[in-house]
Amino acid sequence: MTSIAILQQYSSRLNYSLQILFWDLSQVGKAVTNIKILYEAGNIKNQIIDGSNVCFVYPWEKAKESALPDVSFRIPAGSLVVNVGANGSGKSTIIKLLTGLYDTDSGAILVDGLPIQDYRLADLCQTQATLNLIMQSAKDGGAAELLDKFKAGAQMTLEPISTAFGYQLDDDKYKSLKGVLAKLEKTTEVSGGEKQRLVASRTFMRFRTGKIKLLCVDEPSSALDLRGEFELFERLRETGDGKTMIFVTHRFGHLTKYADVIICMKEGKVAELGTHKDLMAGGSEYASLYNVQAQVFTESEVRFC
Ligand SMILES: Nc1ncnc2c1ncn2[C@@H]1O[C@H](COP(=O)(O)OP(=O)(O)OP(=O)(O)O)[C@@H](O)[C@H]1O
Repeated sequence: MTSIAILQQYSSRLNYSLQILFWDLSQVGKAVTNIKILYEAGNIKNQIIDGSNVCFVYPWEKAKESALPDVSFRIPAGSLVVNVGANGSGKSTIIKLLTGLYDTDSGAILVDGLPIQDYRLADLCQTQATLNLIMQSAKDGGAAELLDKFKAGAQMTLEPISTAFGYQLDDDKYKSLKGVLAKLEKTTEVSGGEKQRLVASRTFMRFRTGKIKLLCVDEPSSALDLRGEFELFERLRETGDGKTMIFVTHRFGHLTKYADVIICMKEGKVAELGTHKDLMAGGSEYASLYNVQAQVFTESEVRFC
């Protein structure tokens, strides 16, 4: 089954190209050059990602300010990366550039040493999983659409439906997940957290194809209960198997604790880069965001004493 995520990506990219065409005809020459290179690009092997002096402005007339004025970062293959920062600091925009949804205005994003634009979108899609795009299609299409994806995915991975659905764990532990699927057969909507669980399972199913090298997730667990969130991250770490994983989150916890690299954004720029320990020691933006969350617990503990 053609992935809705791929279709969405093509449609957004087409939309974007049309915007560029009308916005600035001088860009046409560049677009033609890109098309020529697309057919020459090879498949993605390791997913070492280098962003250097990336600048991006949303192409709509009203969006005059840069969402990302000048961002540089390096993501080693196989690393767990967590992108944190205040609202509007550019976290989701980075994910959109990494998944090829938009092109940078200046600067470059290199994947395995080649500009990201040189890859065919289909190659990028095959090697990337983005929970948020699937979430969006589930939202647009409702529960029936999501169920179709599960059925198609189960066939694709050639796994018995019972194991594929439940993150491949024993049936009892993930009974609730199967319960949600059973619910989907009868209804047109399920809760936000239930949807997120299903989307996460679907992603684990895609892992079984062996082609996924990069997982980009914007707010993977915002609707999950705490146990669900813990299970999701444990499973991701276990099944990571050399995949590069990039998460955008506002929650400091399991993800930030185990991250190889935390990219802390502020006003469209990378304010800090490092592990939780490094950034806490720095005592700057990351530490201040972390302390706001931690303070809630510290204060209530004080009150109860
Ligand atoms: N589709 C869009 N069109 C125009 N401007 C946008 C669009 N999406 C985001 N922006 C702007 O780009 C900047 C960065 O937004 P982005 O969504 O990347 O931030 P974020 O860090 O993910 O925020 P949040 O934590 O609120 O999700 C913001 O100033 C935002 O207003």
